[in-house]
Amino acid sequence: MTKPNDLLPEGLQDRLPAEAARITAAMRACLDVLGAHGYDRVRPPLLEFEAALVGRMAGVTVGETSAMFRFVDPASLRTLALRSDMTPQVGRIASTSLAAAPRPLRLAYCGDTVVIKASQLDPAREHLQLGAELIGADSVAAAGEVVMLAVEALKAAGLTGISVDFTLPDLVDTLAEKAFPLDAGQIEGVRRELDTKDAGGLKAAGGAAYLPLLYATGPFEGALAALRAVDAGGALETRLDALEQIAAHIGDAARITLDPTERHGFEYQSWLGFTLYADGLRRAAGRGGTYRIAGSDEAATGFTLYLDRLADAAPQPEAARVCYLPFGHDRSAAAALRAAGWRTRAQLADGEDARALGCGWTLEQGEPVAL
Ligand SMILES: N[C@@H](Cc1c[nH]c[nH+]1)C(=O)O
Repeated sequence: MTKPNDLLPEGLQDRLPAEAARITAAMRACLDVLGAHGYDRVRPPLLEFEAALVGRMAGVTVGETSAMFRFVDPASLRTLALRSDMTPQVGRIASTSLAAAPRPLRLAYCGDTVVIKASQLDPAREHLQLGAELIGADSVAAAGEVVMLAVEALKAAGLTGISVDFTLPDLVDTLAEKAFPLDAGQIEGVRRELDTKDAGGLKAAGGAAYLPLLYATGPFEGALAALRAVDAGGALETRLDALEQIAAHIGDAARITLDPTERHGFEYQSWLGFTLYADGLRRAAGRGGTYRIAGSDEAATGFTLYLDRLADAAPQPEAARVCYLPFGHDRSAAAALRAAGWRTRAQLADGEDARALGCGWTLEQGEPVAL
């Protein structure tokens, strides 16, 4: 019987063995890929000073932190926050403890994050993030490496049909500067209408010049050609050339699409952002892009996978054989079985039903015997 106190708060859930096994298998596979490509793992804490957490991301300021759980630390009397994203923490590490480490600096991470309010599309308030940050570079070469790494990690986790959706997070800011000028007061309205892809609203907001951007979305080649046709006095050229080079680097490793005005979830990314999708997932498997670490203003490129989410579409790892170990069993034989990939469950009390405990074998005279 579930008592009221046994219920979990909205947006939080337990992961039972089958699901936890899928998440763990995906985590190991992804971490192995990042490690193999030279990314060193760091483990920042679950909570830290709120100001430190938000202060490290250009574009994110204190006050915009309503997504984070916050409370006063009885020890320091300062406001602490539970991390809602690990990228700012890695930025902090890079610009403090590892400030003197040679660049480019390649760091990997994996840990839980929470937000107060989930989005309408995703009711979960807790996410297991796993990612990589390449610090000291936001070049085309860095972006190519990071996107390919994300794709390889997703494949290693057993996902198929991977697609990468590129966006240009600071596109409106760039165009508003000169090519399609907007007053400071108009920018937000134009961004909003581009977000909702509302042509009428965009015109009304004073953004008629931005209309072609709405139609430059979809499969990469076509969308890129449509963007190239937007005459912005050369303001877009270097970005589009860069996108083309990154796409060429990915080749046929993933399907590539472009949605130049998508900015949801790209609060701190600069010239490049990307969202990762895979077959069987309704929501994004991950996200990444280029950014600057505020404070140090160092350029960086990285990505984050949402492991708990993507594990929904990851294959169930093959269940190892489980052997029951009766009282007085041969311990070295049991250890040898485990070393060979078996799992064992040892007897704790008289009268146990080994089969009901999930064992298909029992150890007799040092040998597993089928039950
Ligand atoms: N941490 C960001 C993605 C990212 C990683 N590095 C750069 N951007 C997110 O989860 O949205």
